[in-house]
Amino acid sequence: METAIRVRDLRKTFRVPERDAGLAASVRSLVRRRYREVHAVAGVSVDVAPGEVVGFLGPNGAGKTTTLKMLSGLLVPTSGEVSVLGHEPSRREKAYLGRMTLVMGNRNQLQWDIPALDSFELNRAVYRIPEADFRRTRDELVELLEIGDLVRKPVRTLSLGERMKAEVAAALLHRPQVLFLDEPTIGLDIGAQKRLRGFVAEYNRRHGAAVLLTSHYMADVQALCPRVVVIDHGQVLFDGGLRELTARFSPHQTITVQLATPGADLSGYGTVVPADEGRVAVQVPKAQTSAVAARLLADHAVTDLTIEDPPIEDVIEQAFADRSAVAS
Ligand SMILES: Nc1ncnc2c1ncn2[C@@H]1O[C@H](COP(=O)(O)OP(=O)(O)OP(=O)(O)O)[C@@H](O)[C@H]1O
Repeated sequence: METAIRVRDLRKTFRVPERDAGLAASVRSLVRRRYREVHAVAGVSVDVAPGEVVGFLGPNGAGKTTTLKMLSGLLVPTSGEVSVLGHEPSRREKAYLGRMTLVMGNRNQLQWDIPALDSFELNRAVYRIPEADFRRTRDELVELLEIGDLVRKPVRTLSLGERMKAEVAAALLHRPQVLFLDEPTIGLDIGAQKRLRGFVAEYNRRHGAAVLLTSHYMADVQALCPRVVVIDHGQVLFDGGLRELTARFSPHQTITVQLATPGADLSGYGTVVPADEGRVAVQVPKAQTSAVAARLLADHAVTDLTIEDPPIEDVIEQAFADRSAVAS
C-alpha cells in the first residue's frame, strides 16, 4: 500500500441556527428558525504514507479537529473521499476501528474511579485483543511511558501529565497503524510534553505507524514532524517540509553578534531586533545574509556570530498574514 491516509476534496459543512439578540428575537426564532452554514472543512486533499509523521497546523477554528474526526469516523463528511488503510472511516467497520486510534488531549476515555489497568482490560475486551498480545503490548507501553506505579491508582488521583500518559497507553493497546493525535500535550508541563513526544517518536519507529498530529506547541512539531500541513478556514495553505515552510513564508534571517567592544550601532546592516544581554541582532533579507555577515566580520571585532531562521511560530503567523493580505 502506498498511502496510509488518502483524502480528496474533503468537506464538512455544519448548519447552525442563527439567533439575533433579545427576547423577541428568541421567541421569533422558535417559530421560524434561520440557519447559517459553517464551512469547517472546505476542500482538503492530503496523502500520508505509512510510517510518516505529519504535523497538522492551523489557528483556532481552522478545521483541524473536524478533519481528524472525519478521518477517524466520528463525523460523516459532507462530501469528498477519505480512505485510511483502505477503509472508509465513516462506515466505522470493526476492522478499521481496530487499526487506528484517536487521542484528544482534552477528552478522556479512562474511567475516572478505577485504576487505568482495569480500563486497559476493558479495552482488551472491546478490541478483542488476544491475551498474550495484550500483555506484551501493555507491558511495553507501561515501560516506555514509565507508568508502572501510576496505572494501579484510581485515575482521578493522577496529575494531568500522568493521566495523559495513561490515556495514550489505553489508546495504543490494540497497536494501531494510524494515530490521530489532537493536541496530545495540551496543558502538560515542558518535561511531560518532552517525554510524550519521545514516546510518540519511539512508537512510530518501533511499529511504523502513520501519525497525524495537531499541536499548538511548535516544539512538538519541530521534534516530531518532518512534514507539516497548514490549514486555515478549512483549506490547505501549505503542505511540505518545515524548512520549505520557512523558506516560503519568511524572507528574513537574523544575524546575532557579540562584539569585543559593545555599543556599536548596527542599524546600517539591517533592522535591529531584540537580543540577549551583551549581543546585538539584525534582521536581513535572506539573499543578503552572507554578504552582511561578511561585512560585519570585516568592520567589527566580532567574538561570536550566529545566523538563524525566525522561530516557526513567527513563520506560521506570517503565512496567515500573507493569506489575509491576499484574501482582502
Ligand atoms: N458540531 C459543530 N457544529 C457547528 N460548528 C462546528 C461544529 N464543530 C466545529 N464547528 C465549527 O467549525 C470550525 C472548525 O472547527 P474545528 O474544531 O475543526 O477547528 P480547529 O482547527 O480544531 O480549532 P482549535 O485549534 O481551536 O481546536 C469552527 O468555526 C467551529 O466553530
